Amino acid sequence: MEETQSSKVVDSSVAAHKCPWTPPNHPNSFVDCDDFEMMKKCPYHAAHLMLWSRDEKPFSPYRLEEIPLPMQTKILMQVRFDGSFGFPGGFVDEVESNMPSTFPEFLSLLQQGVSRELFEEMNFGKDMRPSYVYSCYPTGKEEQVMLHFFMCQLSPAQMKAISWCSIISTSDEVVGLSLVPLFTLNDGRRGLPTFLTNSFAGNAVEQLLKSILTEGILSEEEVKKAYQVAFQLLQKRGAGTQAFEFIR
Ligand SMILES: O=c1[nH]cnc2c1ncn2[C@H]1C[C@H](O)[C@@H](COP(=O)(O)OP(=O)(O)O)O1
Repeated sequence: MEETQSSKVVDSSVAAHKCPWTPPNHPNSFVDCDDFEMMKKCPYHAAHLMLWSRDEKPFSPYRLEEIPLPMQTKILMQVRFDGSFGFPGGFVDEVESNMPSTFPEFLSLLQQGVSRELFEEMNFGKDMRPSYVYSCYPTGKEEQVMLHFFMCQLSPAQMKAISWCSIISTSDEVVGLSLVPLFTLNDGRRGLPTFLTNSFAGNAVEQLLKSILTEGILSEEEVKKAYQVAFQLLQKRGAGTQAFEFIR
Protein backbone atom coordinates (compact mmCIF):
# COMPACT_ATOMS: atom_id res chain seq x y z
CA MET A 1 0.00 0.00 0.00
CA GLU A 2 1.38 3.39 -0.95
CA GLU A 3 1.56 6.32 1.42
CA THR A 4 -1.17 8.88 0.92
CA GLN A 5 -1.11 12.62 1.41
CA SER A 6 -4.86 12.74 1.87
CA SER A 7 -6.06 14.56 4.91
CA LYS A 8 -7.63 12.60 7.72
CA VAL A 9 -10.89 11.32 6.34
CA VAL A 10 -12.26 9.77 9.48
CA ASP A 11 -13.00 11.73 12.55
CA SER A 12 -11.20 9.92 15.36
CA SER A 13 -13.10 11.93 17.94
CA VAL A 14 -16.21 9.95 16.99
CA ALA A 15 -16.01 7.16 19.53
CA ALA A 16 -19.69 6.26 19.31
CA HIS A 17 -19.29 2.64 18.30
CA LYS A 18 -15.88 1.84 19.66
CA CYS A 19 -15.43 -1.92 19.66
CA PRO A 20 -16.12 -3.05 23.20
CA TRP A 21 -13.28 -5.55 23.25
CA THR A 22 -10.41 -3.15 22.72
CA PRO A 23 -8.52 -2.72 26.01
CA PRO A 24 -8.38 0.91 27.16
CA ASN A 25 -4.63 1.26 26.59
CA HIS A 26 -4.51 -0.70 23.32
CA PRO A 27 -2.33 1.11 20.73
CA ASN A 28 -5.07 0.99 18.11
CA SER A 29 -8.69 1.32 18.81
CA PHE A 30 -11.31 0.67 16.19
CA VAL A 31 -14.56 2.42 15.53
CA ASP A 32 -17.48 0.74 13.77
CA CYS A 33 -18.63 2.49 10.62
CA ASP A 34 -21.93 2.09 8.79
CA ASP A 35 -21.73 5.37 6.90
CA PHE A 36 -21.13 4.79 3.18
CA GLU A 37 -20.22 8.47 2.66
CA MET A 38 -17.39 8.03 5.14
CA MET A 39 -16.35 4.75 3.51
CA LYS A 40 -16.20 6.48 0.12
CA LYS A 41 -13.70 8.99 1.46
CA CYS A 42 -11.39 6.32 2.82
CA PRO A 43 -8.49 5.66 0.42
CA TYR A 44 -7.82 2.03 1.35
CA HIS A 45 -10.19 -0.86 1.88
CA ALA A 46 -9.42 -4.34 3.13
CA ALA A 47 -11.87 -7.22 3.46
CA HIS A 48 -11.48 -10.35 5.56
CA LEU A 49 -13.60 -13.43 5.95
CA MET A 50 -14.37 -15.81 8.77
CA LEU A 51 -15.04 -19.36 7.64
CA TRP A 52 -16.87 -21.38 10.21
CA SER A 53 -18.94 -24.54 10.58
CA ARG A 54 -21.18 -26.08 13.15
CA ASP A 55 -21.17 -29.83 13.63
CA GLU A 56 -24.42 -31.60 14.44
CA LYS A 57 -22.83 -33.31 17.39
CA PRO A 58 -20.37 -31.73 19.79
CA PHE A 59 -16.84 -33.02 19.40
CA SER A 60 -14.15 -32.99 22.02
CA PRO A 61 -10.72 -32.80 20.49
CA TYR A 62 -8.75 -31.91 23.59
CA ARG A 63 -8.80 -33.32 27.11
CA LEU A 64 -12.50 -33.96 27.28
CA GLU A 65 -12.56 -34.37 31.04
CA GLU A 66 -11.56 -30.76 31.58
CA ILE A 67 -13.78 -29.09 29.02
CA PRO A 68 -17.11 -27.94 30.35
CA LEU A 69 -18.27 -26.88 26.88
CA PRO A 70 -17.21 -29.27 24.12
CA MET A 71 -16.56 -27.67 20.74
CA GLN A 72 -19.38 -27.92 18.29
CA THR A 73 -18.33 -24.98 16.22
CA LYS A 74 -15.15 -24.62 14.21
CA ILE A 75 -13.76 -21.20 13.39
CA LEU A 76 -10.82 -21.02 11.05
CA MET A 77 -8.00 -18.53 11.42
CA GLN A 78 -4.68 -18.26 9.64
CA VAL A 79 -1.20 -17.87 10.97
CA ARG A 80 0.16 -15.14 8.76
CA PHE A 81 3.69 -14.77 7.42
CA ASP A 82 4.34 -12.12 10.10
CA GLY A 83 3.46 -14.52 12.91
CA SER A 84 0.14 -12.91 13.80
CA PHE A 85 -3.29 -14.50 13.52
CA GLY A 86 -5.83 -13.20 11.06
CA PHE A 87 -8.61 -14.14 8.70
CA PRO A 88 -8.23 -14.82 4.99
CA GLY A 89 -8.49 -11.63 2.93
CA GLY A 90 -6.57 -8.47 2.16
CA PHE A 91 -6.69 -5.13 0.39
CA VAL A 92 -9.35 -4.77 -2.30
CA ASP A 93 -7.54 -2.64 -4.85
CA GLU A 94 -10.51 -2.39 -7.24
CA VAL A 95 -12.33 -0.22 -4.72
CA GLU A 96 -9.35 2.06 -4.35
CA SER A 97 -9.16 2.80 -8.07
CA ASN A 98 -12.88 2.81 -8.84
CA MET A 99 -15.18 3.54 -5.93
CA PRO A 100 -18.77 2.54 -6.79
CA SER A 101 -21.53 5.06 -6.20
CA THR A 102 -23.91 2.78 -4.32
CA PHE A 103 -23.43 0.66 -1.22
CA PRO A 104 -24.74 -2.60 -2.84
CA GLU A 105 -22.23 -2.21 -5.69
CA PHE A 106 -19.51 -1.48 -3.18
CA LEU A 107 -20.40 -4.60 -1.15
CA SER A 108 -20.38 -6.69 -4.28
CA LEU A 109 -16.83 -5.55 -5.11
CA LEU A 110 -15.72 -6.32 -1.57
CA GLN A 111 -17.30 -9.78 -1.76
CA GLN A 112 -15.53 -10.52 -5.01
CA GLY A 113 -12.28 -9.20 -3.59
CA VAL A 114 -12.43 -11.24 -0.41
CA SER A 115 -13.36 -14.40 -2.34
CA ARG A 116 -10.44 -13.84 -4.70
CA GLU A 117 -8.06 -13.38 -1.77
CA LEU A 118 -9.46 -16.54 -0.17
CA PHE A 119 -8.76 -18.48 -3.34
CA GLU A 120 -5.24 -17.10 -3.61
CA GLU A 121 -4.47 -17.94 -0.01
CA MET A 122 -6.32 -21.24 0.37
CA ASN A 123 -7.21 -22.58 -3.09
CA PHE A 124 -10.84 -22.51 -2.12
CA GLY A 125 -14.01 -20.43 -2.46
CA LYS A 126 -13.45 -18.54 -5.72
CA ASP A 127 -17.17 -18.04 -6.34
CA MET A 128 -18.22 -17.69 -2.76
CA ARG A 129 -20.59 -14.85 -1.82
CA PRO A 130 -19.96 -14.36 1.89
CA SER A 131 -22.30 -12.40 4.16
CA TYR A 132 -21.30 -8.90 5.16
CA VAL A 133 -21.01 -8.33 8.92
CA TYR A 134 -19.62 -4.85 9.60
CA SER A 135 -16.90 -2.32 8.89
CA CYS A 136 -14.42 -0.65 11.16
CA TYR A 137 -11.58 1.81 10.97
CA PRO A 138 -8.59 2.33 13.26
CA THR A 139 -8.14 5.56 15.13
CA GLY A 140 -4.83 7.08 16.10
CA LYS A 141 -3.00 5.77 13.03
CA GLU A 142 -1.75 7.53 9.94
CA GLU A 143 -3.05 4.85 7.59
CA GLN A 144 -6.64 5.30 6.57
CA VAL A 145 -7.82 1.74 6.08
CA MET A 146 -11.42 0.69 6.28
CA LEU A 147 -11.62 -2.92 7.44
CA HIS A 148 -14.66 -4.79 6.19
CA PHE A 149 -15.64 -8.12 7.66
CA PHE A 150 -17.53 -11.04 6.15
CA MET A 151 -18.58 -14.48 7.33
CA CYS A 152 -19.36 -17.69 5.53
CA GLN A 153 -20.77 -20.79 7.16
CA LEU A 154 -19.45 -24.02 5.66
CA SER A 155 -20.72 -27.56 6.01
CA PRO A 156 -18.60 -29.73 8.33
CA ALA A 157 -17.40 -31.65 5.25
CA GLN A 158 -16.28 -28.45 3.50
CA MET A 159 -14.47 -27.37 6.64
CA LYS A 160 -12.65 -30.70 6.76
CA ALA A 161 -11.69 -30.47 3.10
CA ILE A 162 -10.39 -26.95 3.38
CA SER A 163 -7.31 -27.88 5.37
CA TRP A 164 -6.19 -30.01 2.42
CA CYS A 165 -6.87 -27.15 0.00
CA SER A 166 -4.68 -24.82 1.97
CA ILE A 167 -1.82 -27.27 2.28
CA ILE A 168 -1.34 -27.18 -1.48
CA SER A 169 -1.87 -23.43 -1.66
CA THR A 170 1.04 -21.57 -3.17
CA SER A 171 0.45 -18.47 -1.08
CA ASP A 172 3.53 -17.28 0.74
CA GLU A 173 1.45 -15.06 3.03
CA VAL A 174 -0.01 -17.90 5.07
CA VAL A 175 2.16 -20.20 7.14
CA GLY A 176 -0.52 -22.13 8.95
CA LEU A 177 -4.14 -22.67 9.81
CA SER A 178 -5.72 -22.87 13.20
CA LEU A 179 -9.07 -23.65 14.74
CA VAL A 180 -9.98 -21.31 17.55
CA PRO A 181 -10.31 -23.11 20.90
CA LEU A 182 -13.84 -22.16 21.89
CA PHE A 183 -13.65 -23.34 25.47
CA THR A 184 -11.90 -22.53 28.70
CA LEU A 185 -10.31 -25.29 30.74
CA ASN A 186 -10.92 -25.60 34.46
CA ASP A 187 -7.89 -23.49 35.34
CA GLY A 188 -9.79 -20.55 33.78
CA ARG A 189 -6.81 -19.75 31.59
CA ARG A 190 -6.09 -22.35 28.96
CA GLY A 191 -8.22 -22.49 25.84
CA LEU A 192 -9.78 -19.31 24.48
CA PRO A 193 -8.16 -16.92 27.02
CA THR A 194 -4.65 -18.15 26.14
CA PHE A 195 -5.46 -18.08 22.43
CA LEU A 196 -6.49 -14.43 22.78
CA THR A 197 -3.03 -13.53 24.06
CA ASN A 198 -1.57 -14.11 20.58
CA SER A 199 -0.86 -11.24 18.21
CA PHE A 200 -3.71 -10.45 15.83
CA ALA A 201 -3.61 -8.49 12.58
CA GLY A 202 -5.75 -5.37 12.34
CA ASN A 203 -8.91 -5.77 14.35
CA ALA A 204 -9.09 -9.55 13.86
CA VAL A 205 -9.58 -10.18 17.57
CA GLU A 206 -12.62 -7.91 17.66
CA GLN A 207 -13.96 -9.50 14.50
CA LEU A 208 -13.55 -12.92 16.07
CA LEU A 209 -15.25 -12.04 19.35
CA LYS A 210 -18.04 -10.12 17.67
CA SER A 211 -18.81 -13.10 15.41
CA ILE A 212 -18.76 -15.51 18.34
CA LEU A 213 -21.39 -13.31 20.00
CA THR A 214 -23.45 -12.64 16.88
CA GLU A 215 -23.76 -16.33 16.12
CA GLY A 216 -24.45 -17.20 19.76
CA ILE A 217 -21.45 -19.53 19.83
CA LEU A 218 -20.58 -18.38 23.36
CA SER A 219 -22.46 -16.15 25.75
CA GLU A 220 -21.47 -12.52 26.31
CA GLU A 221 -20.39 -13.43 29.82
CA GLU A 222 -18.09 -16.23 28.53
CA VAL A 223 -16.54 -13.96 25.93
CA LYS A 224 -16.00 -11.11 28.36
CA LYS A 225 -14.43 -13.43 30.91
CA ALA A 226 -12.07 -14.95 28.33
CA TYR A 227 -11.05 -11.50 27.17
CA GLN A 228 -10.46 -10.22 30.69
CA VAL A 229 -8.29 -13.24 31.55
CA ALA A 230 -6.35 -12.80 28.31
CA PHE A 231 -5.72 -9.18 29.16
CA GLN A 232 -4.48 -10.12 32.65
CA LEU A 233 -2.19 -12.78 31.15
CA LEU A 234 -0.75 -10.23 28.72
CA GLN A 235 -0.13 -7.77 31.52
CA LYS A 236 1.68 -10.45 33.53
CA ARG A 237 3.85 -11.33 30.55
CA GLY A 238 4.76 -7.68 30.11
CA ALA A 239 5.96 -7.60 33.70
CA GLY A 240 8.51 -10.41 33.15
CA THR A 241 11.88 -8.88 32.38
CA GLN A 242 14.23 -11.77 33.07
CA ALA A 243 15.88 -13.25 29.98
CA PHE A 244 16.25 -17.01 29.62
CA GLU A 245 19.60 -18.19 30.93
CA PHE A 246 20.82 -19.57 27.64
CA ILE A 247 20.41 -16.25 25.83
CA ARG A 248 21.77 -14.03 28.56
O1 LIG B 1 -7.82 -10.76 9.82
C1 LIG B 1 -7.76 -9.52 9.77
N1 LIG B 1 -8.75 -8.79 10.31
C2 LIG B 1 -8.73 -7.44 10.28
N2 LIG B 1 -7.76 -6.72 9.72
C3 LIG B 1 -6.76 -7.41 9.18
C4 LIG B 1 -6.70 -8.81 9.17
N3 LIG B 1 -5.55 -9.20 8.54
C5 LIG B 1 -4.93 -8.07 8.17
N4 LIG B 1 -5.65 -6.99 8.56
C6 LIG B 1 -5.39 -5.59 8.26
C7 LIG B 1 -3.94 -5.20 8.23
C8 LIG B 1 -3.89 -4.21 7.09
O2 LIG B 1 -4.27 -2.91 7.58
C9 LIG B 1 -5.01 -4.65 6.15
C10 LIG B 1 -4.60 -5.52 5.00
O3 LIG B 1 -3.69 -6.51 5.44
P1 LIG B 1 -3.44 -7.89 4.65
O4 LIG B 1 -4.56 -8.82 4.84
O5 LIG B 1 -2.10 -8.38 5.09
O6 LIG B 1 -3.44 -7.41 3.14
P2 LIG B 1 -2.64 -7.89 1.84
O7 LIG B 1 -2.52 -9.40 1.95
O8 LIG B 1 -1.30 -7.21 1.88
O9 LIG B 1 -3.48 -7.47 0.69
O10 LIG B 1 -5.90 -5.40 6.95
